[in-house]
Amino acid sequence: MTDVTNGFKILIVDDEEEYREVLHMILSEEGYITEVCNNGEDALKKLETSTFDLVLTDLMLGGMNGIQLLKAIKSKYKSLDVIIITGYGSIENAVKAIKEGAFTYIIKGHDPEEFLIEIKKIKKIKELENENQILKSQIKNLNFMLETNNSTYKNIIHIAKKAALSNSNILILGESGVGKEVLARYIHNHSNRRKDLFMAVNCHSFSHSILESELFGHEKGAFTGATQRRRGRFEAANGSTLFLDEVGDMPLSTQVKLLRVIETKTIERMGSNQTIDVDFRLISATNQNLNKSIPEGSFRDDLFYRISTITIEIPPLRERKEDLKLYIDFFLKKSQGELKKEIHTIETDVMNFLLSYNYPGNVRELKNIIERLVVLSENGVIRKCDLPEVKKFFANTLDIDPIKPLKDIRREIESQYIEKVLESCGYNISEAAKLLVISRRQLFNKITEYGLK
Ligand SMILES: Nc1ncnc2c1ncn2[C@@H]1O[C@H](COP(=O)(O)OP(=O)(O)OP(=O)(O)O)[C@@H](O)[C@H]1O
Repeated sequence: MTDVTNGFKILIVDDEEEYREVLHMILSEEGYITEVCNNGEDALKKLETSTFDLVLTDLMLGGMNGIQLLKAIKSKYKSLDVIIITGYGSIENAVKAIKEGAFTYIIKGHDPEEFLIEIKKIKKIKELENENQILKSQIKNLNFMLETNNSTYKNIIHIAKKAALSNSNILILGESGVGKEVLARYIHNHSNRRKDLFMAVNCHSFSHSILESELFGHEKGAFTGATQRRRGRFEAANGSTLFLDEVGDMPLSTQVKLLRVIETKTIERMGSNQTIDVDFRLISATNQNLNKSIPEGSFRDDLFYRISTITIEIPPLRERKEDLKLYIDFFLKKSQGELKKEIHTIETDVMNFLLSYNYPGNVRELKNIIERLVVLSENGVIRKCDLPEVKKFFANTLDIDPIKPLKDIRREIESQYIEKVLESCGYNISEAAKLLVISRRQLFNKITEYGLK
């Protein structure tokens, strides 16, 4: 027995016991893990509880036939390969099966070596797909920065990782730009559904009727302009993760329909009453205050309970300033790579600003500011003159009324400024002293003088 199969798992479906057992023997001999079923219905039940890499099915089965089984498999498990087994008499049907998505067909009684080669091909393709997937997710992960020094955010990542392994519906709350979609993608990338595409829908971007057709799909002629049948996002997210962004903006009538989909795990396309099974993991996000929307009647409480088995609230960036440095470094590196520009100097005022600003637009604003600074940089220098926010920021700091003696203003501003810089470094005195370009002792004296904690 060879051991090159790496646990490759095959489901054999055939109502002819003798042939089923022969296949089972040959494949086990090669080191494949096999399970057997004698009809399509049992095969589908098995697929619900176990994962397989390949299904080998006879075309002629009692009950549902091989093509019906193939269609059922392809509608639910897009990436699961199927090989059809056929006798000489039904090669035509086997060719049809390939049009329906079968990988290939094998003819009963032929040299087993032939189908072992086909299985090896599938195995190789799967391995390449896996490698590709890993590479892709690594590239995607380069786009995220989820390191943190903030205890709340650390806990969020911990919960997200645990939640990723379940199928629970997750609701992510937080101001615009805090990284709700980034976290949703992170959860998807850590889930068993990571091999399939993350499907995102922004409920705010579509008008009421378009949103429903986006989500549910429609049949040809369902409404004026529906010139073709179209699959919706619920169907497209089958086997994967559906991310409903801005769910708080969903119209009430669509909320009722979403609730039904979550409860029944089925949908009907617009203009059809045929029920279609859907299997997706739901992650929703909103920057609305649902605690207000529910009593006001603009968000259904039953839907809220359904979508929020696990709720994660991401704090605004101004409440996790200890992470600013990590974000700044990350976006600087990213922008330099994307824009093919190298930065070696950042003017002190710019850095002081970046570490003290409150970022009402959260991570999105920080990212945009840095990207702009890198675009405008000259000779590798990020300059204060390219940062309009700096002027406003320092002007606000100086906006003091009534007029006071210069020495008092100096003390006041110095004390406020030092406090801001300290806050931005999580009260790390060495780091703050470095940013302020004074010694640790000098900073320590100032802290004592101004009574800063
Ligand atoms: N941790 C992060 N690492 C890298 N980029 C991030 C991170 N968090 C946010 N961003 C960037 O900030 C921007 C906003 O992020 P995202 O869309 O996830 O926020 P959001 O909370 O979903 O915003 P909105 O409520 O407006 O949809 C994106 O460009 C994203 O790439």
